[in-house]
Amino acid sequence: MLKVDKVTKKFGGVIAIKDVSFSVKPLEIFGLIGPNGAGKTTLFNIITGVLKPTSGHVYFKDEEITGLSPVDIVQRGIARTFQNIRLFGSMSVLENILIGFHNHYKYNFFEAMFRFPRFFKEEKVYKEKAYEILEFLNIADYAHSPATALSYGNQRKVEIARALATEPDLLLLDEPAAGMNPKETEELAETVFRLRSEKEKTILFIEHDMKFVQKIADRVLVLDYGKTIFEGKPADMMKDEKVIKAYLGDIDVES
Ligand SMILES: Nc1ncnc2c1ncn2[C@@H]1O[C@H](COP(=O)(O)OP(=O)(O)OP(=O)(O)O)[C@@H](O)[C@H]1O
Repeated sequence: MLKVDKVTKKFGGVIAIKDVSFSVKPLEIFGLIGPNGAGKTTLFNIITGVLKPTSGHVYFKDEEITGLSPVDIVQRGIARTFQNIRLFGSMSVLENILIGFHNHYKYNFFEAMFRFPRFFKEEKVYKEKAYEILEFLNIADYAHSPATALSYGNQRKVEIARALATEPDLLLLDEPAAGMNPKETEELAETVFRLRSEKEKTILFIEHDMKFVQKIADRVLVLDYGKTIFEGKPADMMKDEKVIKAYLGDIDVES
């Protein structure tokens, strides 16, 4: 599904990513792990077209996507959420989701402006689809509430909903459990499993919560100073000496 091949990213003299390669299989739940500054967000930005790699290649569904624009990459089927929630606070939950459909809208500006019949027809379809996503995530009751009035856990769900509205095959989640209480984290894990089993999504995620990582990831890649230090099953990662030395030794793995 996704192949990152020998990717390097330099910012001036700083090497943020060094010769990193890995592949994510269809329907896999794959974790990107590592200490702050290891290069995880840089890698997400390269995959989603926000940054161009200094060298190396990215392939999605066997086609090269290296250096394509973020819009092109969304249209090919990759969507993401952000480490810091980026909702439009004054808009309702439903409106936030409708923005996600923007890429798929068939009507043009003049049709929308004069509200030609096609506009109304399509808007109805997208509203129905948005409700379906909100119901899937158990937040349909909040459709008309301002996004920022929701609890932290539910705002994260709205972010996921907006990403789902672009109808991706691969979903990138940047620290989805950050700031969540144990109950919200538990529910998030169930949501991720349902995204795979019911919506056939492949998931690549960044996370520091090791309990969550061990629960949901099929495989993980651990980065340290931009280099891969481990790739494999989460249970093996927890016992790996390099990972313990670079990362796990400093964090509370039970948290
Ligand atoms: N736009 C930039 N310009 C210069 N240096 C950058 C830029 N973006 C990232 N870096 C550097 O690249 C390295 C990797 O940063 P990155 O944000 O990818 O790490 P991370 O693993 O996502 O960390 P965190 O867990 O804190 O989000 C760091 O040394 C960072 O300072």
